Amino acid sequence: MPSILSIQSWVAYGHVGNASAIFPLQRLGAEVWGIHTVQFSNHTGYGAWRGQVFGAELIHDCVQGIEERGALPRCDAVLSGYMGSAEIGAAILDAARRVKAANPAALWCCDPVIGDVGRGIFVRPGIPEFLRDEALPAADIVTPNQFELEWLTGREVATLDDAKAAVAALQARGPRCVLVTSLRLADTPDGEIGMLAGEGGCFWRLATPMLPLSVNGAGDAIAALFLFHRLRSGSAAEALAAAASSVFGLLRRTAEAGSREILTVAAQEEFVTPSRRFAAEPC
Ligand SMILES: Nc1ncnc2c1ncn2[C@@H]1O[C@H](COP(=O)(O)OP(=O)(O)O)[C@@H](O)[C@H]1O
Ligand SMILES: Cc1ncc(COP(=O)(O)O)c(C=O)c1O
Ligand SMILES: [Mg+2]
Repeated sequence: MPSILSIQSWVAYGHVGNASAIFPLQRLGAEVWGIHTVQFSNHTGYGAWRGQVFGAELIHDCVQGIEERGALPRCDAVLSGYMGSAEIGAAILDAARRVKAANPAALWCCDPVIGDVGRGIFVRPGIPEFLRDEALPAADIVTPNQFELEWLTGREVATLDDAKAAVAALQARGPRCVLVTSLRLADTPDGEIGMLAGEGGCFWRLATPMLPLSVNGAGDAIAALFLFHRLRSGSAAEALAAAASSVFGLLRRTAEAGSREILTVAAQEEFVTPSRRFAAEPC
């Protein structure tokens, strides 16, 4: 089972960031070393929240302490997400470099949390630029949504060909493996939501029914699950199918319950045995 260093936000109430990613990974058997970039009362999608963005020094210190335990050679991957400030980016980049120096086979999966269609950019100034200019070239896996893919590449993504070209443009700048979430393309049927994965010159896509809900934290769960299954199987197609199936089950249960927060705990069986399995198709 992998050991994963997960550096992202923490919320006391609800499930985004590490509070969306850590439990599913543990439920699947992974060892997770969680470092929090912020501690907020709740996610920012509510429009109001309390808490603190942590200093980059705290993140740096925690990584150093883990290093001093001699644990970094056993770290299989770094997972990063919501950062809170651009300075924290440098600490995450440093963590990824230290892990890779200790274990050259380790992967950095960077979820470039910038914003969303509709909400626009919801992170502090400097973070999008850091992700584009410094994180991308050093990451192995990136998991943008459609809005983030467009922002990172400066390309409009309206068709499948646009999406593939944008993924290839990202890969040319560093990450070998890309997962695009929440894809709505010209040929996406009404009532469906798509995903696209690219690795090694191949592409796979998958669509699920669109559920009547709008939640936060699904992207953080899917990045964690995609990383876990990519580590386990070595295959982006398998990782796409497994992660999408689990998140669909999680969100279906959430929609049925009419919950504003994803049911990470109540729907935990979906991480192990998804109630409905979707296949990834080459495209
Ligand atoms: N309303 C929905 N219906 C079905 N699936 C959804 C819905 N919202 C999110 N998802 C699933 O969760 C995945 C990640 O959510 P997304 O909103 O893209 O993440 P992010 O919050 O990072 O933008 C999507 O690719 C999709 O598979
Ligand atoms: C604190 C925090 N972390 C992470 C996220 C990212 O959530 P999502 O998975 O929906 O992109 C958000 C989004 O609102 C947030 O407020
Ligand atoms: Mg996201």
